[in-house]
Amino acid sequence: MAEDTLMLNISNQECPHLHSEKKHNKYSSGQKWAAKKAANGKRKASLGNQDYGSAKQRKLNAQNSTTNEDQAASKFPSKPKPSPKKGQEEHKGHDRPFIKTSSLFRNNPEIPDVLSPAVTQLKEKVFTSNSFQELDLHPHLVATLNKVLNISSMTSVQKQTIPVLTAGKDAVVRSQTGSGKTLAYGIPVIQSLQAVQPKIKAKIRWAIGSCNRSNKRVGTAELSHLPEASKAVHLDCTWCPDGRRKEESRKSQARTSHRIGLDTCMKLNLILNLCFFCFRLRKGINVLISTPGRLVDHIKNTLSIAFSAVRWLVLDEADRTLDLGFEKDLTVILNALNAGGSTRQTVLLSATLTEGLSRLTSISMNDPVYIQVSDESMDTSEPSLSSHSPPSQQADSYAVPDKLQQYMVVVPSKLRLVCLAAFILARCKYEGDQKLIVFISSCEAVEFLVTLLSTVLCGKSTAANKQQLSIKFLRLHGSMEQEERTEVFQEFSQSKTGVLLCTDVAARGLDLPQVTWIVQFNPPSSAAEYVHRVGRTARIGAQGNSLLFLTPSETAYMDVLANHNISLREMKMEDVLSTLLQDERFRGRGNWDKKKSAGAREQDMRERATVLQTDFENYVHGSAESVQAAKKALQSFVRAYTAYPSALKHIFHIRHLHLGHAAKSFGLRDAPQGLSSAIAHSTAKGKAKKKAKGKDNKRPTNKLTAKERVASLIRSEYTSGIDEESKSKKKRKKKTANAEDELSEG
Ligand SMILES: Nc1ncnc2c1ncn2[C@@H]1O[C@H](COP(=O)(O)OP(=O)(O)OP(=O)(O)O)[C@@H](O)[C@H]1O
Repeated sequence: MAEDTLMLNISNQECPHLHSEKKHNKYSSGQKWAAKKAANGKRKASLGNQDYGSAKQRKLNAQNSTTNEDQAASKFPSKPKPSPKKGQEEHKGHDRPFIKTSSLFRNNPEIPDVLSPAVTQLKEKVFTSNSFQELDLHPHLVATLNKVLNISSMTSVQKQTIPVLTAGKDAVVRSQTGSGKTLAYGIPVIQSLQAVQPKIKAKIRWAIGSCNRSNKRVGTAELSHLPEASKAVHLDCTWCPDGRRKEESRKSQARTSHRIGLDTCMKLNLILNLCFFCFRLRKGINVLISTPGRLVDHIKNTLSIAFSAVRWLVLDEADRTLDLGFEKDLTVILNALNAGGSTRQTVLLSATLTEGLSRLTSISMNDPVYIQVSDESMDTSEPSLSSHSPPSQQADSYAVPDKLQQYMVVVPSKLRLVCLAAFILARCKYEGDQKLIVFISSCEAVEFLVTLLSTVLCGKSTAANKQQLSIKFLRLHGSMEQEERTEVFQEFSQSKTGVLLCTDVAARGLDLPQVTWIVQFNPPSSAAEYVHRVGRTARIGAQGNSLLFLTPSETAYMDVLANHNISLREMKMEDVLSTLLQDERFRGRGNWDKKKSAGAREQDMRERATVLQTDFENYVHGSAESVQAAKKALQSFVRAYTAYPSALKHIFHIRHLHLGHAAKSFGLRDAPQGLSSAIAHSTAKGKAKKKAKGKDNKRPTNKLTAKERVASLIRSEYTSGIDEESKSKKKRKKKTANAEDELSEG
């Protein structure tokens, strides 16, 4: 079987000393993993026959399930193991159907002790005691903020940024997620539009998003008296599947009415998160919102766009723009603006700006003021002063919201699915009124998991209680049509509870109210992305929680976060799974007396986890379509795993993945055979490429580096999709699709 040939994982018998390392104060999960890997190399051969993969083994497991679970219990040294006799006493009956999947807790890599390094987390004070009246703003603007938006006190970033921008200066602004950066530039932009002479007559309605602080949705507020001015056009809402429609969409933006909708592709929050209006590009607009790619397309193809009157250029999520390789597009935009000859103000913003942006600031800005809402502002009544030089201290430290509780859980691959399900049940069934966002690495996996989780968790009832559980599962990813994405965004915004499974398309800029938990089922590709993902909760001073899933081989990721002063507390996997003890729908064969001993409790929990996993597997293997969907999801997960940047390859390497176990986390009983050979092939190819690269330092131009691969994966979530595909790209895509089809059939 696939997992026999690709037994690259570690066994729990290895490195027994790891548990004893608890005494060491210094965090060393990465070193532990390296030690395990070395030991693993020696033991690979002996591991080949062990796991659940073969049919014969599964049959044996089924026949000897109690014995196997006893053996498994001994592999959790931290938990007391019931003596066989006692266990038999407590195991009162066999009134439930026989459980086929009995290997869930066997042959998993040992969970290392993870000691989070002591770091001083950077904090920012969200609110100041100052009101907007204290600034030199138009009285209408202040009145609207107070009465319509119910906003009176300024946030720290607003207090520091608004005076700088209204004084006509450029600014680079870094402040934590959900701290009100949008109004920090939105208010000065509107103030300057109000001053435009002759006055713009068009009556504009602004639809305003939520205001978390007052816990009140403002809805579609009429602020027509506010900016007697601003027309806004938002480009890049559309993801068109073919070139013809792309062409039409571009034309329609230039010539015909254009509906402005809420965007899920890039940050557009408050100030322009807002509008649904019809405008004609050619008739003139006041505010244009666009992704770089789409704007470049218009610059090249829509001759009527004139940049001479542009007064403001705002680059929100500026660091992302560069990460995704939009630098070339930005150069085109800046050249177009400079050719227009206008004097303009430029603002760069993000929660994770780093010094790497200095090139962008030097080409696009004029003596900018650097604003960083730092820790110091927490101790003094005055926020730290803005300066004209980039902040060098704390440059690598990212601030996260003060009221955000960050957790991580270490879960072996095989148990990931049941663990996620148990966590969702705990929040949505037993706690209630919880709103979760779950980040997943690929569109296919999102699609698959939404169906799987909603069917299995909500579709089952007990004989005693026929009522089915109702949890609202929603999905959001870059392969969805924009209209559908907007609907999902609005539905999730308005609902009090539910689970949104999404890709990184929802990682930045989205201001979704009352989200209580952020779950990162797949770790993000950088600490900055971690910060943006968790930033979808605990916004504007609210409480929030986050949970990061790591496998035992990935625990060195904690070091990566610690390098940016981010520290997480551990949540024990057993505590997550223990929710299942409350859910009678997943009761196992035994009638365990939970009150008697911890061992009986654990045995009961394991049986229930096994029943739940069996339900997942039965659903998946119930039809050819669902097997196919599971395989596609697994493939896309593996593909995303290969796209981690090289700096993280020591943590996320395909070699560390046990494909049989990974398959189990998609409800598959075995890894598709073609998958392992394809990966072995690509690893061998990678090695050969590296060798060749060593000889001849030139990289083949049509091949992507890991960094480029991750950028292109994420960019596909963000871009307009308007760019014409090159022939070679199309050919490559076709080739990949064919290879994947072969794999799915394997
Ligand atoms: N002064 C204020 N008082 C109360 N609420 C505010 C204030 N300013 C902004 N808000 C609200 O705070 C929320 C977050 O604001 P915003 O989206 O601008 O944050 P952000 O800093 O841009 O976050 P991110 O970096 O995640 O995009 C919004 O719902 C907005 O309505």
